[in-house]
Amino acid sequence: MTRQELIQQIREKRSFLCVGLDTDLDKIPAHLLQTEDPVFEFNKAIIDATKDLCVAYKPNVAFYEALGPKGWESLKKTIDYIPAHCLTIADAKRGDIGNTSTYYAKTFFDYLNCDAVTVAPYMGEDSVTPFQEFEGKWVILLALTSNKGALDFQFTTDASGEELYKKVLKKSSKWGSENNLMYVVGATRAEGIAEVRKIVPHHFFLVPGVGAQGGSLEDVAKYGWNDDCGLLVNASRSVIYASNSADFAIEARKEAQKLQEEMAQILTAKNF
Ligand SMILES: O=C(O)c1cc(=O)[nH]c(=O)n1[C@@H]1O[C@H](COP(=O)(O)O)[C@@H](O)[C@H]1O
Repeated sequence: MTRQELIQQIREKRSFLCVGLDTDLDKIPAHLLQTEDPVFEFNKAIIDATKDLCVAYKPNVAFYEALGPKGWESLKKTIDYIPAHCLTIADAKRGDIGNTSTYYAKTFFDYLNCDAVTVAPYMGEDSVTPFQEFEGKWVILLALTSNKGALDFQFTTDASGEELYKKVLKKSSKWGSENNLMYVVGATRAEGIAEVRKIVPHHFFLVPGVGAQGGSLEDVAKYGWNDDCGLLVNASRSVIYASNSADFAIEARKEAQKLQEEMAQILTAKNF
């Protein structure tokens, strides 16, 4: 999916929601465990219930890899099931020496046919650019993460007082363009979002941390907005585990709808 197509979806659906498919066998309704592929059955129901309310899905690969070959099968079926009008993001946080990154890229872009993959920047340029050689695909680079451990490295400063995450942004923004590179910026760091926006005014941000981690959608929009919206806000647990009974898809839809309605108001207020 191109940037223009993504922007068009945001306009039409009045939403910049990404539903996170962090599908956990211990949390899904018991009746699904009797089916042949409970993870896929759960995801299928969630996708059917939310596809008109969101513009992206983000399966977190950890939840699938932990199940071995069966998990990979569930992941592939899930990605194949996501409609073409939604961006598919493999949340894999990969990155390695160049030739290895190429094979990670082949896994997520060729084999799984995802639109985007999350990548860790720690190993530098040659670990990231192999992902960018895939036409029409996206790298989503970790910039300012939502977790407590973000303080360990991302905010450390050099002699000039500049934080590490700012250096990562300045350097990495030259490796790609706003047409094939996005950044992960946590919703739990509202003021940080404004700092990131100053450095990369045009890129899209993938913003996790709304919902279960307590980030505010209003603040994300206040600090992260750009002329093209520039935001994909992810919610995983608060949407997909809204209920663990037979009504789970209905309740997931209600949670997704609350977020979508709040997003629609923001889009209208911004004349988008
Ligand atoms: O890359 C990510 O998506 C990510 C980065 C980050 O800084 N924080 C973060 O929570 N995530 C992911 O976003 C999702 C958040 O899930 P919920 O907290 O349940 O909405 C999980 O899949 C996390 O792995």
